[in-house]
Parts: sequence; C-alpha cells; structure tokens
Amino acid sequence: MKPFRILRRYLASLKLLCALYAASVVVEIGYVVAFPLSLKFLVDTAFIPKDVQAFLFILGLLLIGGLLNVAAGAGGDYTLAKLSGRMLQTLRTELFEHVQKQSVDFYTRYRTGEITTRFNSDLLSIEQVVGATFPLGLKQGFTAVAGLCLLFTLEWRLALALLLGSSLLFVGPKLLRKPAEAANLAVKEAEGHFANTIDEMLKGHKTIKALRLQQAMLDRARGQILSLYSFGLRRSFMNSLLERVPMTSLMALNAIMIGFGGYLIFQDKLSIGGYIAFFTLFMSVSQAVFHLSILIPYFIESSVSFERVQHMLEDAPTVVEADLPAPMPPLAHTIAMDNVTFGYTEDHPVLKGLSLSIPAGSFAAFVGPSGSGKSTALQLLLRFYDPDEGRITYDGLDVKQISERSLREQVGIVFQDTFLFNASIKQNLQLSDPLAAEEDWVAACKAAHLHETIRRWPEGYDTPIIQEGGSLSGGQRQRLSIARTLLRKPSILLLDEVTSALDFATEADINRAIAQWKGGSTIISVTHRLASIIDADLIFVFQDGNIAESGTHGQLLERKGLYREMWEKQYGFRVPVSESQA
Ligand SMILES: Nc1ncnc2c1ncn2[C@@H]1O[C@H](COP(=O)(O)OP(=O)(O)OP(=O)(O)O)[C@@H](O)[C@H]1O
Repeated sequence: MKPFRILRRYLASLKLLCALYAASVVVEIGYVVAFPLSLKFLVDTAFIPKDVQAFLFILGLLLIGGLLNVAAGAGGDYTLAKLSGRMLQTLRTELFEHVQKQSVDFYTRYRTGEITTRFNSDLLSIEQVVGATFPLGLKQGFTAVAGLCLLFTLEWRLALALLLGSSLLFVGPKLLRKPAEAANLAVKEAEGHFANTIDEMLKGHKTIKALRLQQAMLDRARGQILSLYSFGLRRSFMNSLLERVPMTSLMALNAIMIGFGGYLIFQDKLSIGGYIAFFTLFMSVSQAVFHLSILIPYFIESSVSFERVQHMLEDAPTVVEADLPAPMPPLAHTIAMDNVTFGYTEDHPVLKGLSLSIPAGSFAAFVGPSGSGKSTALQLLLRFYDPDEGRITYDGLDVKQISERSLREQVGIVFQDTFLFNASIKQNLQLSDPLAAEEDWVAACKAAHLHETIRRWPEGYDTPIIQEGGSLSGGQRQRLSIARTLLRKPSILLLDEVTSALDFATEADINRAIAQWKGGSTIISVTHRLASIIDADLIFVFQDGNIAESGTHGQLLERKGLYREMWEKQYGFRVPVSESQA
C-alpha cells in the first residue's frame, strides 16, 4: 500500500533486526501450524492403535517444539520492541529536522495545531502499527497462508470449499475501506483544528481576557469538540463494521466445515484423526483471519497517519541552498537589492521592482507607511524568502550563492516580536553563542542596556524565563533579544521595529546604544519612530512596495515629500493662516 512506503524505507535500514524478527516469526508460525497436524498422528497412529512408543515420541517432539516456540516468542518480542523503537526514533528525528529546515513560508501554510498533531496523534498511530498491528498482521497473515496450504495437503476438497467460501471475508472490508479512510481523515483534521484552538487559547490568554473573547473561544472549541465527537462516532462505527462483517462470513465457513466435512467422513474419504487435525488447523486459520480482520481498522487509521506524515516529509523547502554555497566574506562595499519583485502569493506583489544600495558600515533606515513592504525587504535580505525577480547581493555576491551558515553568522536580526526560550537568562544567551564566556554576555547585556537590571534581580543571570518570556516586561524582553543578537557580533545588524515596545527612556537608551554600534557594523533599522533615525546615514522611504525617496534626514525634509509629511505628523506642528491655533 502506498502509505506504507515510509515503513519500507525505514525498515530497509534495520535489516538485521528484521531478519531476527522474521526468524522468530517462522518458528512461531511453524509451531502453530504443526501442532494441529500432530493431532492426526496422535489419534490415527497412537491413540486408536494404543501405541505408547509413538505417543511418547510425538509428545517429546511437541515439548521441544513448545520450548523453542516460547524462546522464539520472547526473542521476537524483544527484537520487535527494538525495531519499532528505532524506527520511531528515526522518524521522529527526521520529521523534527524536516520541519525545522523548512523555509519561513511553511509556517504560514501549516498552523501550529496541524504540525503538532503530526508529532503526537499521527506518530502514535504509526507507533501502534509498527510495534503491534503490523507484526501481528504479518504473523496472522503467514499463519493463515501456511495453515491453508497444510489444509490442502490434509483434505484438498474440503480446503477448496473453504477457500471459495472465504472470499466472502474480503468483500466487506473492500466495500468499507474508502468510507473508513475518510472518517479517519476527518478525525485527524478535527484533532488538528482543536489543537490549534488550545494553542491560541494558551498563547493569546491575555488578549482573550482583555477583549473578553472567552465566550467566542468557548463557542469555537465547542463546535470543534462536537466535530470530534461526530467524526469519532462515525470512525468507531465504520471500524466496528469492518470487524463485524468478516465475523459473519466466518460463521458461513464453519457451516461448510461441519457439513462438507461430515459428508466426507460418511463417504470414508476422511479419517477421524484427519478430521480433528483439519478442524483444529481450520480453527487456527480462521482465528488468524479473524485477527487480521480486527487489525484492518488500525491499518486504515495508521495509513491515514502515514500519508499525513509522508505528505509533510515531501514538502520541500522553497528556499534552498546552492549546490556549492560560498562563504560570505566580511562586507566591504555594499548591500544591494536590484530590481526586486516579491509577493507572498503569486497575484499580490508586495515589493515591485525595488532597488537600493547600502554602503558597508553605514546606518540605514527603512521608513514608510504601514504595509509598504519594509519588513518584507528585511526578510529578503536575510533570505527568509527568495525574490520572484531581481537580485539581492552582498558585495556583488548573490545571496542565493551564499551558505546559510555564513549568512546567519554575519547578519543578525532583532525582531519586533521577541521569542525567548523557557530557560534562564544565561541559557538564552548561551544558546546564541555556546562558546561565549561570561564577560562576553555581560558585555552584550551592557550594550543592550540590560545588565544593570539583571544585576538587581536576586538570581541575576540565572533568573528563569517562563512562558516564552511572558515573565519579563516588553522592554526587558526586547533588550534581552538585542543582547542575544549582539553576542554573535554580527557585522550586519537588522532591526525590525525594535523600539516599538519600549518606553521613551528605554528607547533613548537603545538608540544611544545603536549610535555606539554605528561604524562597527552595518545597521539597517525598520522603524516608525523617525526621531530614532535622525542620525542615519541613509533613509529609504518605502511606499507601496517601492522606494519613494531616499537621503539623509536633512535632505528628505528639504524635499518636502512623503518623509517630510510623516515627520510633521509625528513631531511637527502647523500654524494655520488665522494663527489662532497650532
Ligand atoms: N507572511 C505573510 N504572508 C502574506 N502576506 C504578508 C505576510 N507578511 C506580510 N504580508 C503582507 O505584505 C505587505 C507588506 O508587509 P510588511 O510587513 O513588509 O510591511 P511593513 O511596511 O513592514 O508594515 P509595518 O510597518 O506595519 O510593519 C502587507 O500587505 C502584509 O499584509
């Protein structure tokens, strides 16, 4: 089956364990099938002629076989646990790595809940199928086939009659498979939606309280829980139907067994021992087939999970590294965007043929109305996305040719929305640069004007951060995020609205710090606070995905264009002709 491609791929790398498990299964199946056969000899050659020697011989063989069977079973269980554990370990790691190396657009295509259900619900189904359902199915399948072959050697007419009758067993599952798959998929999707709501409820708890959205959230959750209930009901019903239909077919087979078997005995075409052996073996075969039919719903459920995980694994990153990526030399001349056109969706370009050039070591600023494309331009400089047209170059080297590692080493960014890990302040800093010594992170915190604050806390740099930074003030979070970036000593520093969450005093501190970094690093700052970029070497005024004007603060004020208008709105005042008010 197509969804089980992943299973094949992972099992191929665990050949030795597979071979050991297969050997244990052969022994177990051999015993299950041979045991009923021994009844024929016990009855016909030992019990009826009362031959004690033959009886003891068969008993001895059965004992040895039984011990072997127990040993093979225990060994098989251990091998299986190891096999499934290793496979799941690899699959989990691969999925994690795969999600992590995705380009930024991936995280907008999938919502958090959809991704997390792949890791929990779907991987649990896969674990269940690999560790239990699949091996059990394999064992029962082989038992059924081997038993059936033996039934043919015991009495081919009866075996043929049963084989024809057993085709009934497969009609039901065939008809029910598609609707059962659809029901399983619906449940998985509903789980994803509900997981999303829980995620939003936890992350947005303050907004929910402040906007009094509890009832709306509860209504949404209720709807999703109701869907989970109704889809779950459908899935359970389909699954139980899948189990029940083959059970009914088995009753028909029993009738054939008794009716036609009795007829053969009356006709002297089958011995009593042969019939007992046939009947016992038939019971083993039908039990195996019954177990197989019980497993079908689990196979269907896991095939949906396999497909969902496979689908995610096939989702290739949109931004890929060049085959032979070049290391990025320290910036010596310019960062340039050359006729760049880009849109998050095909039909809506956000940047429209934008060109700009920023000299190395300068302090540049991107300003402009909301939605004009400033943050998007910054993200393209970081190569979070690739332009649809045009080029982005560092000293003439196309960013697509630069290795991701060296780009990230040289270009640091501080976002408007800071994300901090649930660890101590020190650990958050160390994550950024594991080799940094204490004096390095203290220096970075001093440069971000945070050191004095941390020093006053009882636990200092060991203060734990909880709720992804929710335990710190907006300004502290932002300054810690700045320190974390500075610790890596990037030669190009991108700042995306870093002072927007800060009070004026802290903003002034940060702006002073930025002024100190000037000259050392090339700084590009996206901001709405024009006062913070008065000293910028170059200001680019964005408007509708392009540069409306550029220059220094003084030059732009003189131009009396969009920048002047923005400046006057923020800091200027107008005196109307009447001079009665300002
Ligand atoms: N991930 C995204 N997917 C789709 N559209 C996006 C995405 N990010 C931004 N946009 C859209 O692209 C346009 C430009 O957004 P961008 O954030 O670059 O503007 P901006 O000038 O930085 O705005 P602001 O000053 O408000 O931060 C907006 O219309 C925005 O809705």
